[in-house]
Amino acid sequence: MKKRLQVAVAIIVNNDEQVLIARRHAHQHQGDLWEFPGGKREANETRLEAVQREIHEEVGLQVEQAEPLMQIIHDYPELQVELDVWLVSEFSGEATGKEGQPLVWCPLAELSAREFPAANMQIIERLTNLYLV
Ligand SMILES: Nc1nc2c([nH]c(=O)n2[C@H]2C[C@H](O)[C@@H](COP(=O)(O)OP(=O)(O)OP(=O)(O)O)O2)c(=O)[nH]1
Ligand SMILES: [Mg+2]
Repeated sequence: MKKRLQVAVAIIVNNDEQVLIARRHAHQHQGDLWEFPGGKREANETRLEAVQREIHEEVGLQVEQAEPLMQIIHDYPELQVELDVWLVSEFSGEATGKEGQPLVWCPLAELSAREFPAANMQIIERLTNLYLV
C-alpha cells in the first residue's frame, strides 16, 4: 500500500490580489517546485489547527480566519497526498520564510506561469475562476 499524507495547505491572498507561494527545497518531495505553504496534519489536531500551525511554523503568519476551499486526492508514483486546501481570508504578521525557503507574493494572474506539483493544477484553475474570470 502506498503511503497517504494528509496535508493542510493555505491560499493566502493579500489586498493586492497576490498569493503567497514558497519554493520547496531541492531535497524535499516535489523539490524545487513552488507550493502553497502547508504541511502534514498531526494525529491530534483538527484540519483548521493543522493549517494554522503549519502557516505559523513555515511563514510566521497568524491565520485569523479561513474557509475550506477544496480537497484533492492525488497519486504520485511514490505516495498519495490528500490536500486539504483552505482559503485564508484574514491573517496578521509579515510573511518570512522560516525554514529558509524563498517566498513570493505572486499576482493571481501569474500563478499559471510557475511550476507547481501536479496535484496543484486544480487549485490554480479554481483560483483563476474565483478571481480572474
Ligand atoms: N505544502 C504543500 N505541499 C504540497 C503542495 N502540493 C503538493 O503536492 N504537496 C505535497 C508535497 C509533499 O509530499 C506534501 C507536503 O509535505 P511537506 O513536506 O510540506 O510537509 P511538512 O511541511 O509537514 O514537512 P516536514 O516537516 O515533513 O519537512 O504534499 C502544496 O501546494 N503545498
Ligand atoms: Mg511544508
